[in-house]
Amino acid sequence: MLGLISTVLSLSFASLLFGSGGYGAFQSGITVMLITAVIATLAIGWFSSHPNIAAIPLPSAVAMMAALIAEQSIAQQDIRIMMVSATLLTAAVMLGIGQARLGRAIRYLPLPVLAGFLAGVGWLFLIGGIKLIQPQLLSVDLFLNPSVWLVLAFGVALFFAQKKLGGSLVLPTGFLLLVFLFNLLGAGMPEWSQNWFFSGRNISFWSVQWLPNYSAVQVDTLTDLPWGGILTLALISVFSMLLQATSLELSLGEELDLDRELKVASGANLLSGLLGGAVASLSLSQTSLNRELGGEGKAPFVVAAVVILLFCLAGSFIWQVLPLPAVGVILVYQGLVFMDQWLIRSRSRFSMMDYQIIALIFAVIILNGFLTAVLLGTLITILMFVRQYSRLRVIHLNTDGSTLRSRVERPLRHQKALVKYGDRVRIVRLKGFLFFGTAYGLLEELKSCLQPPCVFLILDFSRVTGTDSSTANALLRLHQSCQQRKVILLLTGTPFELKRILAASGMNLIDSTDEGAQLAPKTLMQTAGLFPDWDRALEWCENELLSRLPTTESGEFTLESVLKERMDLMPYEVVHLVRYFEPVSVKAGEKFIQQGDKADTLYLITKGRVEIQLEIEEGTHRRLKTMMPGTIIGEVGVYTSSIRTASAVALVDTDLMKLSAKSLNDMEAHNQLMAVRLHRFVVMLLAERLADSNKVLGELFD
Ligand SMILES: Nc1ncnc2c1ncn2[C@@H]1O[C@@H]2COP(=O)(O)O[C@H]2[C@H]1O
Repeated sequence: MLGLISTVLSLSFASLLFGSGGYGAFQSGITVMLITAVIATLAIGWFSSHPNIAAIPLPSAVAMMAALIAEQSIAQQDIRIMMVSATLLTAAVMLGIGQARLGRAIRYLPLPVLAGFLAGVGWLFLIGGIKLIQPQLLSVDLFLNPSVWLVLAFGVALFFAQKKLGGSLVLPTGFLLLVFLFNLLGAGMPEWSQNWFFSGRNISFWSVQWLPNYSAVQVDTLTDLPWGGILTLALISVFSMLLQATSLELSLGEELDLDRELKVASGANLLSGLLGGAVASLSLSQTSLNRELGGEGKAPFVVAAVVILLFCLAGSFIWQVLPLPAVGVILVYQGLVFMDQWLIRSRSRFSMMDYQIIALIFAVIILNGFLTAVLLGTLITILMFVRQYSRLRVIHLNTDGSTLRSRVERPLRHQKALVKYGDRVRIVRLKGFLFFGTAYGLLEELKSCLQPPCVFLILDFSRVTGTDSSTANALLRLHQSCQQRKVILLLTGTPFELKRILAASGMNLIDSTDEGAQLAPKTLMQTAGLFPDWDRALEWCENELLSRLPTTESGEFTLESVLKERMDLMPYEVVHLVRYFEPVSVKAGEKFIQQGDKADTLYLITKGRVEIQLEIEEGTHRRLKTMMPGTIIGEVGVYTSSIRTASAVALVDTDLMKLSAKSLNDMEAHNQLMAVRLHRFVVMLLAERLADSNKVLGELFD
């Protein structure tokens, strides 16, 4: 059955391409089409990644080839050369895509564009079927020719019979019935059937010149071929094959190795191309048929190949009694199947907008031909991509400094001030790919953030995967708006390429990591500041904000003021507490807590700044926190009697009050109230640090 259907289809495809070229051309056309079918059935059936994959000459490639021949008026002798070129080029494209493991890329192609093409393929079949008996389509004869009506009527009848009855018998039985019927009709009404049959010449298979006449090929013939159209044919063939393969995956309920399928199909096409054949690929309908009939293993493919070969050898006796209208009916039927699937039944599967694209491409194929439709399809694909992508959010986080805080542990008074005035700092973290489709929307959204009270805008690029020149242009315009509104723009995690384009476009940039960089607000108002990460930029903004505050909110700290603020101690209690501590001073750059060391003291910072560093590997570390006066460090080691969990380095000359584990025990024994207050203070600090760590984790989990 596989062999019979392949033969009928190959026959109709050959008629479509060579039907108007006289008996000799038709005969060799049929032969190569059948040889293509044999090679594809055996090669793909044998080497496919799934044991039951059947193959035939690819209908969409045949239809496109017919369209190319009609649009470019290719001479009959060059059709074969064009077919070989298209088959070999398709083999090369398949191999290239398979080798580059890009088979899965089919998933990124917009389905409506492909559906439009496949509906168009249906139309080309329908027209091809009619052309077989009425070569001049645009004439009144079309309506007066009874054969045309007969072909259409039988085509529709066959289509509905297949729909109603289903199964694999309808097509071959219908075809045999039609051959019989048209022979009968032809004999009965000779005036109707003048050009239904080929003249009675009998060419044997062995004398058919089925290889193209390579010796007659000249450079001109090759350069004159419509290579743009041939390349399009190759690409559409690959898409159409991959589309069938993904549909097959659905119906088989198993994954196919698409890259391997491409390579196998490439091999089959290389072989059939060298023998003058057409493009072939795995076939959804033939594979489903094989499964319905219970075909297992390689045997069905061998039998099918033998059946096709038999037709190939005995063909010359059969072709003379073969009525062209019967073949035309098969083409009309095939066309209706495609149009039904992609134009009618797809209506419910696609959104209105997608369906309009299908209809548009279909209409352009009818009115203007395949090549225009390909251009339009490419354009629509690009536009759809841009539209889809520009809808993706590129803003990962848009918040202000009252909720997001830098990794600096500040005195309570500063923390309160930042909650109050933090809305002056806007932090926008971007993500994904920034390009012309997203740049404008982003610019508008960012501009709307520049309203008072915003004074600083931090733009973080650390999650951005790529940018283009439109993004740089949008940033230049954003910087202008910032200058007009007196907002300082800080860029963090900026990709090197973006920095380069911005600098080349005339944007002044100051890099905070450069030695001697002047990060004064006045200078930054004219330029933009570059920071390695958003945390450092936010720290700089917080420091700026705090330095602008009245001294009651920002002022200097003394040990007394800190202890009063954090532990609610009266001045005489402070004196009491301080007796348990011992003052120490550390110089800028000194590491006074070493990660991994045994711990026996904790420290209260009274002046200066300390960085807590997590040492990752030999010589490298990450900043966990920067500690300001009024906080305690080294408590983990003391309370758990274990080793230091991180290192502490003084960033500037720093004054500390040291409390040893022994003194803490003394305090617990002799001044319990004081000890309770100290413990409460430490618990509160730890709770704050835990909450901060959760925020960092939230970032990592995201
Ligand atoms: N994630 C963190 N956040 C804030 N402080 C920390 C963090 N990790 C460690 N520290 C401090 O750094 C100190 C290193 O020595 P300890 O482990 O004794 O006590 C530690 C804490 O005081």
